[in-house]
Amino acid sequence: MSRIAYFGPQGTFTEQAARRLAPGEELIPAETIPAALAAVRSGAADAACVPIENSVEGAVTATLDSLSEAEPLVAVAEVLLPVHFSVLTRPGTTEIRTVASHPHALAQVRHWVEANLPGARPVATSSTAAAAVAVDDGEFDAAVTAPVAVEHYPLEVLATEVADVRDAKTRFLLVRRPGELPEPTGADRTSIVAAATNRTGALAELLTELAVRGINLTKLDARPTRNNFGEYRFFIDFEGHVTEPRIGDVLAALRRRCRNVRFLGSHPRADNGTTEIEPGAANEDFTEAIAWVASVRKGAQA
Ligand SMILES: O=C(O)C(=O)C[C@]1(C(=O)O)C=C[C@@H](O)C=C1
Repeated sequence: MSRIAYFGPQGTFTEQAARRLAPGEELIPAETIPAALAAVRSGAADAACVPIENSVEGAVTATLDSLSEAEPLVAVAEVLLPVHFSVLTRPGTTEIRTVASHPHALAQVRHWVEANLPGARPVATSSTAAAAVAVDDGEFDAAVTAPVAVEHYPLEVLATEVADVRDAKTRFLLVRRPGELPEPTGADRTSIVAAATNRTGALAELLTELAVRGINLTKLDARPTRNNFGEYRFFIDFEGHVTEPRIGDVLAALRRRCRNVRFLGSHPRADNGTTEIEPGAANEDFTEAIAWVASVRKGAQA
């Protein structure tokens, strides 16, 4: 049985994602996202499940930063979960002065809290389930949690299906130490983090390398390198799998152009998206073109 670290404690959205991505495996809660990834790096866990992107609040920056630091890790699978919240209180609570949750969750229920719990002060906790623990301990009055949290903590449900934006989703990754890659499926996503040189047009050039090969970008985030003010790392996701000639070609180009490129994985997409191939950008086009150059070099073609 594999050991899967996840961003916990019990009852987070990430625990649900881990159950979907690694059914039947042993799940080990970690208090923070960096701690879940550190458990994989140290060998204490075989893989980790972490959130990467929410449709309302965008990138989960703790995950991006942890993936770009220390020993490399690669994503081997992903899952998209619908996100709506329950609001939990201690039995007998009559007045709600504080509402606790993960900052991403608080941002997704701001209007609901203003309308239904006027005057309640939002308080950030490390995760949605950590908010449930804190409410149980008497630290805060209400917790905004994943619907499953009520099964783990002795709290009462004040409201369910709470969400300012309907149909919100969060994407989660299963991350391992580098090793065997998942097989290409024809509907894959490749992720990298690139440190571009600090000069005019550097980011535009990186994106052009993708565009001229007809490769569709699916996400772009910038995070500061933290060393020099104004210096950024770019987290770039695009359609395709590293084993495909067209993807190998763009990775080689990015490697040439950037100060540093870290491969963050190629795995099947969970959004049922199909991969768009522009004319002249199919794998066969790349293979044929490379073969043509080889024949020119041998003098077989004028
Ligand atoms: O705190 C949790 O339950 C998490 O799994 C984290 C997280 C996030 O990072 O966005 C996951 C989904 C929701 O959007 C709110 C919080």
